[in-house]
Amino acid sequence: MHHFDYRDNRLHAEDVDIAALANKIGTPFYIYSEATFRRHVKVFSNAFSGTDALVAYSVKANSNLAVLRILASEGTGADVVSAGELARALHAGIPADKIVFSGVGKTTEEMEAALNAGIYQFNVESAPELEALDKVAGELKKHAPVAIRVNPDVAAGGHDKISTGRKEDKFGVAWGSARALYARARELENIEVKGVDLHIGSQIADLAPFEAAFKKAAGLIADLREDGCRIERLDLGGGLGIPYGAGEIPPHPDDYAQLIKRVTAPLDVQLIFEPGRMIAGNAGLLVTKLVYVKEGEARKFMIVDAGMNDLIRPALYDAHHDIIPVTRDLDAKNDRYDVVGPVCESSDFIAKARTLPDMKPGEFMAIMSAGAYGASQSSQYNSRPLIPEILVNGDEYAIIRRRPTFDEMTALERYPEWMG
Ligand SMILES: Cc1ncc(COP(=O)(O)O)c(C=O)c1O
Ligand SMILES: N[C@@H](CCCC[NH3+])C(=O)O
Repeated sequence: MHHFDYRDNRLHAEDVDIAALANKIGTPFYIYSEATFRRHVKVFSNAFSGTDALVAYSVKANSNLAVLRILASEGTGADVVSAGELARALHAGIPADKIVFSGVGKTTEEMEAALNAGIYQFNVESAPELEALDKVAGELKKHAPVAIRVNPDVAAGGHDKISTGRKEDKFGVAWGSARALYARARELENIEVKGVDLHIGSQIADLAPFEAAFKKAAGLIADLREDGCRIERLDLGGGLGIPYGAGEIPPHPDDYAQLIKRVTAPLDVQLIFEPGRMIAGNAGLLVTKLVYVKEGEARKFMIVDAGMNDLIRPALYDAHHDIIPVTRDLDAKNDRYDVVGPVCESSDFIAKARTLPDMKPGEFMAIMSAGAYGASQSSQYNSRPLIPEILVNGDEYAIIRRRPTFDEMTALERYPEWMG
């Protein structure tokens, strides 16, 4: 049995009836399956069993504390990109010595926080960042463990906006300057060179770009060792795609692992992974309510109560999310609709020209595969409160983030004194 499935024509999350829950707590909300999170971590980790590997879950995919706590209990580390993510990972019980810190714009304050916490690795993305880290570490009388994130100039990823490993992308150190930067790192007193890092993009649907990039990384390690550099870790980032719709069959983690074992076996390095979407994406969905059906002259619209502020992926990346009614009306006819939210932007849509059964206002629909980059990319645009997140475990559920009141939403702002 799946962790999200229909029983008696009603959608369940594990053993919780989603329609009943929606009636009780109101929509929209995200709902996650604890069992699915645990299963995904195991599938990924098991693929690398027998190798020295650290799975550092990419917190940006879903940074809810309860989610991080589940992953901590499965023994994963964390890939963080801000002091906020670092604080959340530590709060949830992820040990500092399993945390890697990525990102092109780490501030000195963030470096300090991470050095004081004693993280496992900084993934350094530029020459000036390396110099800054050396300085901050020196001031704190600490040594910063470093991998340099290299840009292998390989195109990958489900969309132009989520590709990170081409030379036009802002990420990583240009391939041609990597060796020189490692040489510089070795001169710096407060930097300890540990490894090589790369991350080429997200929602990658085939193994070829991984293979191309990982082979280049293996070659670089050989070159660096020739230069006398001790390289003991290889961080391969995240990026493994997931199915968002019928017929999409991204590589299985086992096949990804086979490829990696083949390419990296001769290197004798610890492997680090930063999977995000693969762990969280299909562990959650977004439940929304149909508010109105509107017949335009060119299109029919289903207007729902979740907007682009709640789930920005369609607006930002033209991303596809399957949509299914939470309670099935078996007699319903099919028609094509644009499913749109209430936000005042033309880009506020969840699906365009989607074939869906007729539904009546007040009925619920599930936006599938929304566990990754859903809640974590949401905003309060149009002064819409961040929506609740629910975690299901068997027939129990818990509200792991509640809807703020409007008073709470305004509590952080103040009128300046001169306004009286
Ligand atoms: C540095 C880094 N690591 C890991 C990830 C996680 O990627 P994914 O969710 O595709 O596994 C990202 C996001 O693309 C990233 O930028
Ligand atoms: N946020 C993106 C992926 C980019 C991940 C961050 N590097 C998405 O929803 O697909």
